[in-house]
Amino acid sequence: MSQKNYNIGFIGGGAMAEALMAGFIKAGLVTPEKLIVSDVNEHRINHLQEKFEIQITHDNTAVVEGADIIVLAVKPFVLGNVLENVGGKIRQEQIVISIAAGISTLYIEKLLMDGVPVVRVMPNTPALVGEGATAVCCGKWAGEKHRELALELFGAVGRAVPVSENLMDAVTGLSGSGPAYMYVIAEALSDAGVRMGLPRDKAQTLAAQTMLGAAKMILETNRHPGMLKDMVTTPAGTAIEGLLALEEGGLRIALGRAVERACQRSRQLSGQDKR
Ligand SMILES: NC(=O)C1=CN([C@@H]2O[C@H](COP(=O)(O)OP(=O)(O)OC[C@H]3O[C@@H](n4cnc5c(N)ncnc54)[C@H](OP(=O)(O)O)[C@@H]3O)[C@@H](O)[C@H]2O)C=CC1
Ligand SMILES: O=C(O)[C@@H]1CCC=N1
Repeated sequence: MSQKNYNIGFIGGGAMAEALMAGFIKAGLVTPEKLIVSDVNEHRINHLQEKFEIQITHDNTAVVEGADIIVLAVKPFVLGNVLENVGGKIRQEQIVISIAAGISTLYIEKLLMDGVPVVRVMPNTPALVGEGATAVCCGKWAGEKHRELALELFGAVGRAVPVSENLMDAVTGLSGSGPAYMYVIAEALSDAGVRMGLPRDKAQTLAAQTMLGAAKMILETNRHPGMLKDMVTTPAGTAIEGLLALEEGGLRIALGRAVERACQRSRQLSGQDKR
């Protein structure tokens, strides 16, 4: 069944919810009148209403009652409270999609009635421009059709892959948090261009387009990044000099640590009781 027929409700209208709403509307998955968002923050819901002309409310119950797909998009530490209040009202024919970092499907299921399907996903903010990266896993009441629905939904705003739940913290460290690392790299590259004399706007365009182009090369040629790197490095040329400097600076170690630390933080966020 196409997800175009569904009413989609968000509990929590923050940065990630906004990116997803924008992406879903842009992809034609949902029309604004079929979207509803609840948030405790007056400023946020007014902003979302003005931007998308969607339904807004302060009342999480209104989302739970009106939506076929309920996206849990609050911070991990408030999710328990939210579900203690409204979880019991969610019905088996609905589907719960949680985007909360670190929170297991088991923890969510304990706050819902038996039989309510729960899908846990880890998206990222480039969903806003249709280039999100999302991993999807299912709880015990969610079947293949729920997994397919989530893959279709998030696949429409980028690429979506199924993973087993024990890998979700790793996904959170890599692609969930990854846009932040990429922005730092883009900023550093732009700064480096400015240092070598380029105007800021041109340096930023060249840096971002280089990242986009390199990413597309990996995805569209399906070749190993090392092989693509070799295509850039002329013997005794410029790129091999730049690569030496990156190794001196420990870029690979820094990225390895970044993913490791974010993954560990995702595990911590849940706490033992939420796993
Ligand atoms: N940002 C990202 O790149 C990604 C985030 N995520 C996950 O998405 C979730 C949301 O993150 P993000 O959008 O960054 O966070 P935000 O803080 O931007 O958004 C959360 C929103 O929920 C509101 N809120 C707080 N309590 C309630 C409540 N009881 N009922 C309804 N709304 C409430 C908050 O209001 P107030 O600020 O006033 O408290 C805020 O507007 C998190 O669980 C995070 O782990 C997943 C992938 C990527
Ligand atoms: O920083 C965070 O906790 C969220 C989850 C993944 C990306 N941002």
